Parts: sequence; C-alpha cells; structure tokens
Amino acid sequence: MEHGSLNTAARHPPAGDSHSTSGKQNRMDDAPACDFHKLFDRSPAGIYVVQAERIRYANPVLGQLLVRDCAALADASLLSFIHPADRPDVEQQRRQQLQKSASCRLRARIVRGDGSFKAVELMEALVDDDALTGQPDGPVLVGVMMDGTDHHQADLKIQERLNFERLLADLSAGFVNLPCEQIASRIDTSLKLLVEFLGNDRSTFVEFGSDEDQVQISHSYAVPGCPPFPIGPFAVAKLPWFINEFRSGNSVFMRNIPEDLPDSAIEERERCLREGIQSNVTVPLRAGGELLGGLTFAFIRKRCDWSREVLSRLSLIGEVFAHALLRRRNEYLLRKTMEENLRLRQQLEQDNLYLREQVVLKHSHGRIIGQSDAITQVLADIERVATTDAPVLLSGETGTGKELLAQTIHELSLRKGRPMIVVNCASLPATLIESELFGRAAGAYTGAVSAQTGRFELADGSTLFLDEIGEFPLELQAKLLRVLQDGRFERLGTAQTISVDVRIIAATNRDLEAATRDNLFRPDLYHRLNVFPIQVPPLRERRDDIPLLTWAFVEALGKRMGKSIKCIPRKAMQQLQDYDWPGNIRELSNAVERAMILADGDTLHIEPPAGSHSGPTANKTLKQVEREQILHVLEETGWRIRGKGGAAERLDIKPTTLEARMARQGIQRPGR
Ligand SMILES: Nc1ncnc2c1ncn2[C@@H]1O[C@H](COP(=O)(O)OP(=O)(O)OP(=O)(O)O)[C@@H](O)[C@H]1O
Repeated sequence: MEHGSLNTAARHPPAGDSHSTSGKQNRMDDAPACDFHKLFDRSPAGIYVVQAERIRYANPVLGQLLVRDCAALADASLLSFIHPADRPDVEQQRRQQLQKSASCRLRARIVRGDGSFKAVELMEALVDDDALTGQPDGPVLVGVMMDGTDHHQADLKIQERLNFERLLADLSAGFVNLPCEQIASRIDTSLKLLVEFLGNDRSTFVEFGSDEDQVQISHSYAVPGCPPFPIGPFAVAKLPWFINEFRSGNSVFMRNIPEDLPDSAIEERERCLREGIQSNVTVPLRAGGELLGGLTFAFIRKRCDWSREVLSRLSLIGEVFAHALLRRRNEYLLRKTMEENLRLRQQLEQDNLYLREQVVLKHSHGRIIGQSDAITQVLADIERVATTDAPVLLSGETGTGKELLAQTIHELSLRKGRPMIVVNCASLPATLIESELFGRAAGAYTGAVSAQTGRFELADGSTLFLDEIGEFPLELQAKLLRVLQDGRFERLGTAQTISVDVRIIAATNRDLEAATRDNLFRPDLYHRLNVFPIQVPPLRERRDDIPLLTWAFVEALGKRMGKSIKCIPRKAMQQLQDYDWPGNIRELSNAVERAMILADGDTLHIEPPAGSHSGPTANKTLKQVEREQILHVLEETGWRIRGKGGAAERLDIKPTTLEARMARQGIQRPGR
C-alpha cells in the first residue's frame, strides 16, 4: 500500500508530545529510529490514520476486516465503509465524544468488500497539533478498529429484551383501570402491536366457554394481505387436535407445518395447507389459576424463525391478556348479578306492596268495587234488569252488598229521580211492620194517635227495597203479595184502597225456597218476588276483589281521617285474601277502619279480624268481653239480630235475650 505523507510522521514521531506527561519511559525520542509503519503492520487490530476525511494510513488488519485490498483504501473515505444506516450515528457520536475529550469509542457495522456486514468497535483519538503530525493540513484522526461481533450480538440481545419488556409494560399499562367496555377494543389494538413487533402474520384469541363442542374466536388480527380468523363460535370438530392441546393448557410450537404436525392432526393438516400456514405457535391464556383459552401466532408468508425460548415470553404476554379477559368476564358477571339482584329486589318490593294506583284507579265500577268474574256477572245482570219494572230478588250472605246493589239498580232505573225507600224487615218488630209499610189512620190501634203514611205510599213512583224479606211476617205476606200484583192496599184502620206504582227489590240471606217448603214463606209471594233472582257472591268466592275493596276503603277513610296510605305489606294483603270473611265486605270495611285508626305512616298494617279478636282477654272483665263480642257480631251481621245468620243465631242466644243484653250494655245501632 502507498502510505500517505503521514508515513514519515509515523516512522519518526516528533518530540514534545504535548499529550504525554508521564515521563521519559513513554517517550521514544532517545530510542533508535523506529519504523512505526512496520510495527503497525503487525498490529492485531486494524489501525488507520484519517486526515481531511481521507484514509492516510491503513494497516493490513484493517484491510482484512474490510475485506478490501489495503492499496484500495488509500485516500478513500473511512465513513464510506460504515453501514449507511449507522453513519449518522457514528458521525454524531464521534462529534459529541470528541467535544468532551480527545478520544472516542464507537460501535458500528462496516460494509465489507464481499458485500457482507460486520459489527466493529472503533477507538479514535483526534490529534490537532501540526508539530506532532508534521503536517499543516489540519487535525489527524488516529484510530483502531476491532471485531465487535460478540459485543454486537450481546447488544442486540439486550436491546431485543429491552424492547420486549417495554412492549410487555405498554400492554399491561394499557389494560390497567380500563373500563370493561373498552377491553375488547384494547385487545384489538394490542394484537396489532404484538404482530408488528413479533413479525408473525396473524394472531388470534381462542376463548373457552361452557360448551364442550365449541370455542369462541373473540379477536383476530392479520397483517395486510392475510385474512384474519373469522370471529364467532368455532366448532371443536374442525380442529380437534389443536383445540385439545389448548384445552390441556399446552403450548404449541410448530415451526415447520405440516412436518411438525402429528399424524392424528388430520383436520389441522388440511386447514394449514388450505390457508398456507407454514408455522404456528400457541400459548395458553391463563389467569387466576384458570385456563381461559389460547393465543395463536400464525406464519403464512414465511416460516417462523423463533427459538423455543420465545415461548416463555409469549406466555407472559398471554397472561396480560388473560387477566384482562378474566377481569372483563368477572365484571360482566358481577354486573349481571347486580342487575339480577336489582330486578329481584324491585320485583320483591312490588310483590310486597299493593300500590294504590295499580289497584284502585283502574278497576272501579262506580260505587261497586270489583272485577272478579262473579261480581262482573252480577253487574251485568243488574244493568239488564235495572231499566225494567220487574221485581228483583237479591240473595246472599250478610254484608255482601245487597243493599248497595239495590241502590244501584234504582239509580240505573227510570225511577232514579225519587229516592229509594228502604225497609229492614228484620229490624222492625212484627207488630209495627204493617203500619210501617202500609200506613195507618189516626187511632188505628191503641197508641196510634196520629195518621202515618206507609212506606209503600212514600215509594210511589220510586223503588221500595225490602231488606231481609225472609223475616217478613207470614200473616202479612198475602197483603204484600197483593200490592206486588196490582199495586193496591189499604192503610191500617181504613177501608180506603190506595193504588201505588212501586218497584220492589227484595233481599234475603235465607234460602227462601226452603222457607216455602217449611211453610215459613208463601210460595206465591216467593214466585212473585223471584222474577229476576240475583245471587250475590260471598267475599270468599271473589278473593281477587279483596285488594281492590281494601284500597277503596283505605281511600275513602283516608280522606275522612286526613291520612295518606301508600302501601300495604304483601303479607298482610295475603292474609286478608286468605281469610274467609263471614261478615263479607262489611267486615272487611270494618277491619280497614280499625287499621286506619292505628296507622301513623304511609304503610297500612292490617290484619284479618280473627287476629284482632284473638287478642288476650286476661285483663278484661266479663262485661267488657261480652260487650266486645256482641258489638263484633253485630258489626259482622250489619246489626241484624233475627233470622238465619243474624247476630242472635251467631251468638247462639234468643233474639230477645240479645236485645236485652244490648240494652244492658247500652249498645245501640249507630245511625245509618
Ligand atoms: N262491591 C262493593 N263495593 C264497595 N263496597 C261494597 C260493595 N259491596 C258492599 N259494599 C259495602 O259493604 C257494606 C255492606 O254492604 P250492604 O249493606 O249493601 O250489604 P248487605 O248484603 O245488604 O248486608 P245485610 O245483608 O247485612 O244487610 C256497605 O258499607 C257497602 O257500601
């Protein structure tokens, strides 16, 4: 090689090296003239001297490293042998380091004469001393080049590891505190990142569910030009061997497909051939000790060049995803449970409370409350018969609403302009009934000082309601029949016949037909009254109406008492519906009234009478107990003393005895 003008300088380094301060032993002034050129030629490291960007000296080892003839290096640019990608870095590093000190240390790849690249290490010193270089052409760069392959490999590994760890940290950070609705889209972007980093062609999430026969493909990303795996359920039968490996929690590492596939993997072999899959790596998705699925890395355009070691790293990535999936699953589960709880609680609350709006407002028919089939049928009958003048016989237990129904018939009739006249045949002593009904002349009988207009006369043009007709005295029944037939009768004590136009509605809680058989009631009268019979059902046969009725009474009483009740506990309402209500609607109305008196909030705590009357009697006197019992039964029977189902019969005493006890206790029927 032609050594440049620096050769002399190299052979005879000048005296007074300003950098050498350590003493004479390092200086070669006194040594016999030394051919540094020859010495450097023997150096095991590549040595070069560069001035003005041009190589002025290069030893043989430098030529070997660059795989170039030494002669060809003369005057060449050293930088031109540096890998183009590394050049900017080399220049920048050199500049920065030489600003701080006289020497620098660099790593780079060189482009060799045979076209290959090689990692080298460069150590250089800038000598800016004309006396030293013997040249006025500016500073000189003296450098040593050594093989840096080992360092480079190690660097690459470290860099790769660092990059992986950064990726892992980024992926993990992306899922922290992420709302669970966003987990799916974050998995998608993370998969893309992952594929770009790892250099495979497609990555897919396979999740296990409760169905043994299928798995769920939940996410898939493929590089442009490769199809992603279709999202949705995927039958295990399509890739049985593969999915079985997943399910066992095994990793799959197939660098060469189909060679690496076992013979049993028939479907897998076919599918890989069809889709052109050359390699496939799969790691399990495990979190919280649970196997959730697998994450696959497919290679389509080229074979995988990963070593098996990569599996442990991929498993770490799998774990990051698996934790996100598990969190999403648990959160959805939790939400579902909470929603279910809320739904159940609301249902329970609704079940427990009868809300006034739901019950009362929707289902009332004027004053008659009820929507059961039984009462609906009665109402239909009433509507049909109301506008006729036909007599109506209402039969039913005490308190079932016979009088209310009679009133309704009257109000629906053409006679509604005049008030309905009511006669309770059971509450009037037999001796008074005749004059009450038919009237009397003055002096008609002892004590009858003045004339009296009978109820028939009062009811002329209107309706006469004969309540408890079963108690009507037998001896007067013929007279009653006559009025019913031709509207004529005579006042007591006169022979003058009076004609009236009266519509009769009768009510009874007795079996009138049976009474005719027992000769207690005239059959002809019975048939006359029974033109349009209506059977009024007892409350126990229309339990569905109990909530409606209860709320109707709560409403009416609430207005009167200034109380606003909003709910009734379900259990209480159920008890009301379970109770048999021998006193029927009247008894229910009384039970509501009692509860309303005690109510002090917006919830009505109500019990059926059986509960309220079974309270302890230990502290009460016999008189008190008797009084309460008489009152209770009178309330239930609507203050009817006589007859079947009357208070006397219920208390198993004679009506006269009951009347006597009522008088003794000072019990009087409240004004109607
Ligand atoms: N369907 C109903 N809707 C609302 N309130 C009703 C209904 N039926 C009856 N009631 C009420 O129940 C109480 C008893 O009714 P009512 O006096 O009409 O019964 P009754 O069968 O004539 O009784 P009794 O045979 O003892 O005379 C009354 O306060 C009445 O307003």
